[in-house]
Formats: sequence, structure tokens, C-alpha cells
Amino acid sequence: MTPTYDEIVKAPKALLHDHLDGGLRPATIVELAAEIGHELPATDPAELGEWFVSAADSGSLERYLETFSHTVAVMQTAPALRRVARECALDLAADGVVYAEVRYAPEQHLTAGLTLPEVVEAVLAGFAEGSEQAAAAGSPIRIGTLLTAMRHAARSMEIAELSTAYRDAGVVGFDIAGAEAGYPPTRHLDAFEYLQRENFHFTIHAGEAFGLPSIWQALQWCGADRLGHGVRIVDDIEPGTGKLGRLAGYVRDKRVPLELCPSSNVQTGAAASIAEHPIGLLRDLRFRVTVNTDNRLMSGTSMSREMALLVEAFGWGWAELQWFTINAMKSAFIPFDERLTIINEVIKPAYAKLL
Ligand SMILES: O=c1[nH]cnc2c1ncn2[C@@H]1O[C@H](CO)[C@@H](O)[C@H]1O
Ligand SMILES: [Zn+2]
Repeated sequence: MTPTYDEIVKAPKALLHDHLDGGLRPATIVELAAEIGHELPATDPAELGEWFVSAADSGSLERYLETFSHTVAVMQTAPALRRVARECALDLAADGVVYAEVRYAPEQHLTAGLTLPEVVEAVLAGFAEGSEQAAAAGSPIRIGTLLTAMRHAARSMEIAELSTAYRDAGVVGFDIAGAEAGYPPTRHLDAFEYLQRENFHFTIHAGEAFGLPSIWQALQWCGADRLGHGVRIVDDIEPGTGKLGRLAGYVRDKRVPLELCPSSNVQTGAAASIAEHPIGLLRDLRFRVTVNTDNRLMSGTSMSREMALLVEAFGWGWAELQWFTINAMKSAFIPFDERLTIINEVIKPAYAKLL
């Protein structure tokens, strides 16, 4: 039986790659922008939502990223950050996401005078509030935060230290993001070495707008636990035969989680369409594939919508959707026992009724 969108919403899902500043409600952007006098390309929420999707639909990661200037601009005070985080938790929970890791770059939220710890605390408070409200409404969600450093900037060591400072308060990992070409992950080697010495977890955006050298550096120089996107690992797979090169073989053998984001990849030109997205091949070859939203606002999407698009394009059913969900949960940055509890007590019983 083909899962429908409405059924997918009700099934438990796990999400590892979602940007806080890429998931705001358009109506919230309009209200926050009015408060601070920030000029927007549209002030009607529906129109603004459409503007984000079409502006991000640019075929280039650099132009896609330009749209974030409007979301980041309205996320500069503690109440604004708290509200955005609370609404993020509520929206994900309403979509049936039971576990999410949400990331953002604290260094981008300092223009109105907040300190880095104040930014982190406002977001954590918002997630806590949203999660409480979601549980009370009957859709419990667990949210872990990842702190991102911007790869073109030079604050990664500071952000890495900020991550470990808040590791017992809800920050579960670290990441680097931003334009990939010209900014290799090895620029931030000191931060990654620090995190390894601290027994902390990190993922790296790699293999999205740039290919194999970026993935190779992220894994073999920097020691990333997971790959943000990593979709260009297909460049190391022989077309037709499916023969793996050494790097692709390593990624599969070591079960390196790939945080794939189908709609986002189509918008930035990393994939021609959902149907031609390498997720089909990577799943057939049994890589550790996960499905993610990246930026719900810029892609006009949700976790359920991404899964529904894959069901439509590849003819997948509940077995595949469960596999993606368990892959994500296995790859999460929270402790093993907590991951297992969610798999055994939430995910498996729900899918057992659907399969
Ligand atoms: O797909 C992506 N690739 C690279 N960078 C991204 C992507 N999506 C968002 N960001 C960047 O990450 C920052 C923190 O959340 C965002 O402000 C955006 O610049
Ligand atoms: Zn991303």
C-alpha cells in the first residue's frame, strides 16, 4: 500500500538536518520585521513564503544562501530567537517528527548586541517551551541543537567551545555551513581537533556544491561523524556497474550517515530533479541514507512532504520510510540508550502497524 501524505504525517519521523534560520513561519517573519523596521520583499505571508521558494530556486548554493539575510535579520533579540525556536518545535511536532536536530549559527545573531551565550540560551529556552507545548498537545518531540560555524568566517574555534560549554544543556553537536567552494573544511581543523579531544560529535556540510575532495577532507582530515548532504559521493560510484571507488567504499563500509536533503539539492542544482536524485542509487547500494528538510521555508517543505515526494518518485513504501527513520535515529548525536528507546518504543511499534 502506497503511503499517502496524510498517513506519513501521522507516522513518527526523525530529522537530523534542519536549519533554524531556514524554517521560520512567513507570518512570523512579517511580524518581527515590522517590529524592527526591516524591509522585506513581500509583506503578505503567503506571498513572502512564495518569494523565499522562488528566490532559493536559483541553481546555485551562493544565491540560495542570499535569502537567509531576511531570516537572520529578524532573529537578533532574545525574544525573537525564543519565539522562532518555540514555533520550530511546534511545527516539527505537528508534522509528526519525534526527534530532530536543529542547527543555526550563533555568530550570525549578534548584530543587536546579544552575546554568544545569550543567543544559545534564548534558542534552548524556545525549544524547551515548544517541546512542552507539543507534548501537552499530544505530539511529543525531542529536540537536540547543533551549533554551526560559518565556513567563510574565522570563529569556528569559539563556536566549538560554545558547543561543549552547553553540551549538558541541549547542544548535542557542531557543524560548519555556508558557501562550500573555496572554503574547505580543513580551514577549521583546530576546531575539529578540539572537539575530538572533547569526545564531542560533529557533522560537516560537504559534497553539496563541491565534490569528492570536500567529502574526503571532512572525513579523513577533520574526522566528521556524519556528512551534511554528502550527495556528491555518487561521483565516486561507477555509473552502470555501481562499483565503488575507495572513498565511496569507505563511506559505505564505515556506515557514515548521509544527511540527504532532496528538495534543497534540486534548488541549488546538486540534483536535476527528485526522481533523478542520487538517493535512489545510494539507498539501493545500502549507504546509511537519511532524509532531511534542510530549510523548510526556502524549500516550502516539511519532513512529511520530503518523504511523500520520494514515495512518488521512487515507488517506496513503509518499509523504506521506516528504514530512513531508523537510520536517522541510529545516527543521532544523543546517547545510545536514548536512541534505542525512541527506536524500540516509538518508531518500531508505529511502523509495525503500517507495514
Ligand atoms: O544547504 C546548505 N548548505 C550550506 N549552508 C547552508 C545550507 N542551508 C543553510 N545554510 C547556512 O547555514 C546557516 C546557519 O543555519 C544559514 O544562515 C545559511 O547561511
Ligand atoms: Zn544545510
